[in-house]
Amino acid sequence: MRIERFAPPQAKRLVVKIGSSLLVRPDGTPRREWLATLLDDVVERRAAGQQVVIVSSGAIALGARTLALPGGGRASLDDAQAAAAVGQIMLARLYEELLGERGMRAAQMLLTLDDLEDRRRYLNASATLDRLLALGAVPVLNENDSVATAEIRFGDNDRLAARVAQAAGAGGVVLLSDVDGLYTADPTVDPAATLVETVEELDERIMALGDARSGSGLGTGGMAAKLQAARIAGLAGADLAIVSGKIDHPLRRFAETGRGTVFVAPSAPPRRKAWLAGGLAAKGRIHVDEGAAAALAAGRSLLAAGVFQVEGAFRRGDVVEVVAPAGPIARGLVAYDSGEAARIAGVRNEAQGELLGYAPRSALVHRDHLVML
Ligand SMILES: Nc1ncnc2c1ncn2[C@@H]1O[C@H](COP(=O)(O)OP(=O)(O)O)[C@@H](O)[C@H]1O
Ligand SMILES: N[C@@H](CCC(=O)OP(=O)(O)O)C(=O)O
Repeated sequence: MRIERFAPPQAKRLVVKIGSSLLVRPDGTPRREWLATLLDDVVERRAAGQQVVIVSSGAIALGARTLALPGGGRASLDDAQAAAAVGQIMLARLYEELLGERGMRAAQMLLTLDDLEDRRRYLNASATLDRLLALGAVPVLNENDSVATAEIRFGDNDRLAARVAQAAGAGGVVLLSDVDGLYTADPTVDPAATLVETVEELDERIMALGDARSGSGLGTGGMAAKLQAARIAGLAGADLAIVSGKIDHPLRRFAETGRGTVFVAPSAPPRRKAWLAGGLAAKGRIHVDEGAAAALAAGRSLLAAGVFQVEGAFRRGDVVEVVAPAGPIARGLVAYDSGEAARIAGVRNEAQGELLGYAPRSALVHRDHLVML
């Protein structure tokens, strides 16, 4: 059954994402009473043995009103960062109060894209989530908008939620939205559009449904970000649902009615490979020839001999993208710094020692640290 995917034992952990437009009214005030009904649902789920991680938007929208900034605080990056700094404190207080009234501890974690892209920081965030959940706290996460710079930010919390699901090893993600699922066209534009109930395969046809328009005004993501989130969650073996948050008790209602779009995840790969595949920013690109591409497709490691160009500045252990003549094919953790990688590009293993000044490693990217896209 599709709804059971979002309950224990299938999903012992659930990530619930709350969009800006649900939490904040157009006039910039918080929808406190509605949030209280959602947190009642979280209490119910906890009692049923499910650990819940909340990813909450709303900081920019809340802060913009307090600072009287135009355009919901999104007129410039400076404005958004200032608005987020003010709004995040308000958001934290709201969660602390409402969870506290229900006998639960709110635990705030603010993450930037880099915190989840860098392997060491990712493992750190992952361990903190584990510990908080074991202690019975409810992690409330948001992007650290005040410090995230333009090029390296998620910008939308849909993809952040999917990445967090990987970090937390969650079995499911529920995106609470102003729309009750994915439609065959943007329902605000096309009244004939119909709800897509289940997506077994995220193909081009489905991804194209997110192209229409970007979002409700208060938020940033739109449907395109939700579809990308479904892809990232799927890579980690987490099912994802887009569900209406415009009603009270949205999680309870979803469990009762099943209304929404469910994206069924393919079977789960190991967590490290899921982290690699779901990454957004690689530190470098390694261009390989057809022979190397075929070897990778057959499950082998990437040897320097098949590399003809190394792009970008990276350190040993960073994530790099492997690019074949026809386009990107894999991502992996590289065994050399970019300077050394460039030096041994195109060179067979036997001849590398002389160029490096030490015995070469077995591969440029070992197959254990490599995932095909
Ligand atoms: N194919 C589609 N199906 C459903 N909604 C779509 C589609 N294409 C675009 N949209 C738009 O995406 C919006 C949801 O995105 P957004 O407002 O960012 O959500 P959130 O509530 O998470 O902030 C919907 O209100 C709708 O106008
Ligand atoms: N991190 C931002 C939210 C980003 C955002 O708007 O996301 P979304 O509501 O998913 O479109 C904030 O707290 O305002």
